[in-house]
Amino acid sequence: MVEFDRTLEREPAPADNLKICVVGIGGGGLNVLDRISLDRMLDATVVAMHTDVRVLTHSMSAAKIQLGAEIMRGIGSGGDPELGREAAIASREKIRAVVSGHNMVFICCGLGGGTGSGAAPVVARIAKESGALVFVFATTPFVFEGRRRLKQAETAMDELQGHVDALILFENNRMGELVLPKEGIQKAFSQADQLIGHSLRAIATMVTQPGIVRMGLADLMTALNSPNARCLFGFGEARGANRVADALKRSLKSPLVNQGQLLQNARNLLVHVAGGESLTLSEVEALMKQLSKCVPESTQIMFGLAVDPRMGDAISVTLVSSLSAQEMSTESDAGQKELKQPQPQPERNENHAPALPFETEKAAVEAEVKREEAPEAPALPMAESKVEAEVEVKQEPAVVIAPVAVAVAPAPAPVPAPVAAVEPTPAPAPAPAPKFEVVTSAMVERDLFGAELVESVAPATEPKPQQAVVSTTHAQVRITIPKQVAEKEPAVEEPVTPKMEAHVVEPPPAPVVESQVQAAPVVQQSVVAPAAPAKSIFSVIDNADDDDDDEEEEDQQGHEADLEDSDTPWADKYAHPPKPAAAAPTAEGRGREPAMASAAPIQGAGTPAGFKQGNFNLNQDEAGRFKGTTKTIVEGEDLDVPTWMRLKQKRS
Ligand SMILES: Nc1nc2c(ncn2[C@@H]2O[C@H](COP(=O)(O)OP(=O)(O)OP(=O)(O)O)[C@@H](O)[C@H]2O)c(=O)[nH]1
Repeated sequence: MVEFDRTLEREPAPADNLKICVVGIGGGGLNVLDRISLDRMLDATVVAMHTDVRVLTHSMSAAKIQLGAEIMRGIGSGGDPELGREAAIASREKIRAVVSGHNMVFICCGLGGGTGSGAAPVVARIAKESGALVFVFATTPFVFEGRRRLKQAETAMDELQGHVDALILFENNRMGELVLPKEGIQKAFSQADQLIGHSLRAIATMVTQPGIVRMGLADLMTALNSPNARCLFGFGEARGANRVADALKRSLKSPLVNQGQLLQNARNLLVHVAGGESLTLSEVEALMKQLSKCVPESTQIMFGLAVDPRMGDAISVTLVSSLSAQEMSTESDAGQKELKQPQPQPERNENHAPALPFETEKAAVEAEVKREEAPEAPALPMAESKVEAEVEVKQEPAVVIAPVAVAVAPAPAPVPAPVAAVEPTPAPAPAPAPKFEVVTSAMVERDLFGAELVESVAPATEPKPQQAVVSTTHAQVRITIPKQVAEKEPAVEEPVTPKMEAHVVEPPPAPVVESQVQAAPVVQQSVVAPAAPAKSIFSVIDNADDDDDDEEEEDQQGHEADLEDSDTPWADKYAHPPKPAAAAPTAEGRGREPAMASAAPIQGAGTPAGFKQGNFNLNQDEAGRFKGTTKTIVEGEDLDVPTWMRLKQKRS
């Protein structure tokens, strides 16, 4: 019988108490460190190191080391790796104190500058001397940063190779594909930092997390151990019904594996699958079956599996491999060429994308197709394979949309088809719409600036029937309103009423006016009226009263002939003129009231006080200039009867 003491303490497995230290060096390194801290990716000691004290101050890390404080005086290395190296050597004791006691040291830096390129090899050497496994996660410069930086980065890589267990390189150029071209450079850097952070966490998780199928450090070393190795790294995470297919697709779309093409020459491939408690064996089986189609048979696949309840219903897939720099550049070029050529879609799917033959994935793709098609792509007659490709593109906009689209779009679709599909969508109606828009804007302008801008609206909007009315007005306006105004208000302003015109026209009715006025005779009548006042009978009487005797006689003689045949009612009326008082209430009389009112008081007012009118004496000797003439008035004659009437009565 075998006895087993349950209380016996066993020595814990090495991975259970692994201590990890993450060191960020230089500007790029500190940015990655901040990203890791922000995302709370890792349970580790985090230390920031920089020669530039200002950048160091802004780091989120709790532990900070100012490299070469005395020789650099807080100023950065200015892109000189030699200064960065000297600064790190000057601070070597501080560095040693921080990294010692850790089993794994992850160093993050951007190569090409001064501090990262110069200090990282020194820190790596110190960490290695302390007995830790050392992984360096480093970026290589963008091509546009210039040859000098690239050269400095290569030199640093050579120096690092001798002191690290794995050098995991992230090409900034390739990571630019993580974001759309229109997105800012900040976004590009941020995405790159996030990817580095993910890979760092994935590797740490792989070797530290207890798993059903345990991934050992030895496995990791094997996967990463290529001469002058460049890391191939892919990471994908997904939830939901198609989480296996989605997570695998995302890991293969990582720019660091170049859409999976770089895996074609990988000798070792480390695959780590992690999921919550709902992760099933069939899911893992399906995933590995599909993945095996993306790598050659000769590739050694190292598999790790971990179940972590904290992941919920998520599944993550991590791919790690390595190629030599030469293999990487060759494969990369070949891959780029393939992407640039209009590549037949099925071939791409077959080789690299785990989409179609995989049953669960196929279902996922179909579901996605339905989702994507519903609102926006109503009538595009694309082949099924094309639709699938399209879906792949839309699914993850952040990851390499452009290359995939370039590869897919030109290939099988006949050019006229999409055009035909698109043409029907714009309805014929839009054609007049722009005109309305123009009118609308003009009307708005009219609101702001008045009638001047209405002119532009008028031709489009005015209905024809109104034009007749407008034209009459128009004629009047031209005459009376100053020229520039008349030109600016040609046709629209119906509200410019005839009444207004009448007031304006009043002063000088020029000949032109008369011709124009014909168009609106009524209006002009009222306008001209004051110039042709109707003669009142009272005015005639007044005039007759004012005449002296000579004029009276002339009148008498002048009218005699006329009166011969004047038997008209007018004559009767004239013979019996109405009393002035009776005329006052009439319409015409009202118009003359001021004159009447003034006439009445004149008689009394102009008469001197005490004046007494004398009687007319027919017998007087002195008869003025009438002396010696025949008297026409005889005794007893009614003097109220005018002379010409008295004469007429005498003749008859
Ligand atoms: N992905 C990524 N790369 C970065 C970032 N910052 C800088 N880099 C890259 O890293 C290289 C080195 O830049 P820094 O890290 O700022 O330089 P340094 O190591 O601090 O050196 P000095 O500033 O010269 O002292 C650059 O040429 C970039 O290619 C970043 O935030 N993300």
